Amino acid sequence: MGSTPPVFIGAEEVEKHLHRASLLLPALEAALANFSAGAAGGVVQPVRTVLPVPRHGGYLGVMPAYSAADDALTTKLVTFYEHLKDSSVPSHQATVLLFDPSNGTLKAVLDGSVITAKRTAAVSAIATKLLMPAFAEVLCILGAGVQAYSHYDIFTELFTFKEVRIWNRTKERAVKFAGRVRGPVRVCSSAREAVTGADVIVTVTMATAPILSADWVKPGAHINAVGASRPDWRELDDELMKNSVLFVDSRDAALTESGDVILSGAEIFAELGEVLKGTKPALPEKTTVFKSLGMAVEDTVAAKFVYDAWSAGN
Ligand SMILES: NC(=O)C1=CN([C@@H]2O[C@H](COP(=O)(O)OP(=O)(O)OC[C@H]3O[C@@H](n4cnc5c(N)ncnc54)[C@H](OP(=O)(O)O)[C@@H]3O)[C@@H](O)[C@H]2O)C=CC1
Ligand SMILES: O=C([O-])C1=[NH+]CCC1
Repeated sequence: MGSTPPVFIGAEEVEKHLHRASLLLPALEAALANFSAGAAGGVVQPVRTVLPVPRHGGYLGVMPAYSAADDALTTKLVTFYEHLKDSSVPSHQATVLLFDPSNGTLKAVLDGSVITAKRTAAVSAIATKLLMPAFAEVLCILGAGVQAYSHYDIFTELFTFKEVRIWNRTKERAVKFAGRVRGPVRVCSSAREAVTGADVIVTVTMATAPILSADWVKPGAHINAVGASRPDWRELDDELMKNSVLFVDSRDAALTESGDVILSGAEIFAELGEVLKGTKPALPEKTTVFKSLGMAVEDTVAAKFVYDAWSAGN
């Protein structure tokens, strides 16, 4: 009688089964390509609903997706808050619900924060592999929060940079970052100092106005623009957006949610999935921007990966 109740897979268990974000690379590459293949790719994913909570400066994102290739059905619920007074509360919190796609039964409730940190960094790594210049020696990270750590981990695992630099609005957190990660990191006093001469740049801030200016960027550099996920928020200035070749995860999402894309009027060259499919070129010799907003199907394949690994061990 009755169905089996859903399992709960908390952050520690997710971390245990997803100790390296790079474990997700094959599934994410396939999901991005399937998404960009339209109906034939079998990814069903609307642009997420983002519900503002104006009284508290917060947002609730609802992110459902089904992937036919994985036969996986999930929805992520993610909250993100600006200016939280209690610094012990993370700015982003997430939960992923995983369903049995054959009958709609809820099978698992997974912590979504570790998944969000790792799948986002893995997607930036996929973009970087395709779009960075042939000789990339200097990595620059702007921001020192959760995403800065997950990006550092996978970028230093997959690529060989001679130098890693960080800049953060609050310098102490950049110093803390440099002390906590495995390898040497140069803490910079300004974004300009960090960016000058860098081959690969990652912007992972909650900025709402540009923190990265075209003037500072080395021609041919690749930028992963990960923050600024609201239509009136910015990380990159107009000149950089307009004078770079612009790649996005989802055209529809970029034109709905990205202040950097909407307000600059920059033209989108391709979705990352189109490059993975080979229907659009990567152009690594140009200055490139990958505008990442985060897609539900990334959470779907990540949650399935964790659930399958968890099931195999239980
Ligand atoms: N594209 C995607 O798939 C995803 C994107 N994101 C986005 O990535 C960004 C980083 O997320 P996360 O690391 O979890 O956030 P955290 O809260 O952990 O870190 C936020 C960082 O942004 C900095 N910051 C905040 N306000 C400003 C500002 N006005 N100017 C410059 N820096 C600022 C903070 O600096 P300080 O130490 O001074 O406070 C801190 O370094 C966010 O914009 C988030 O929405 C997150 C998940 C997925
Ligand atoms: O994809 C995601 O989870 C998010 N993108 C921006 C805020 C959270």
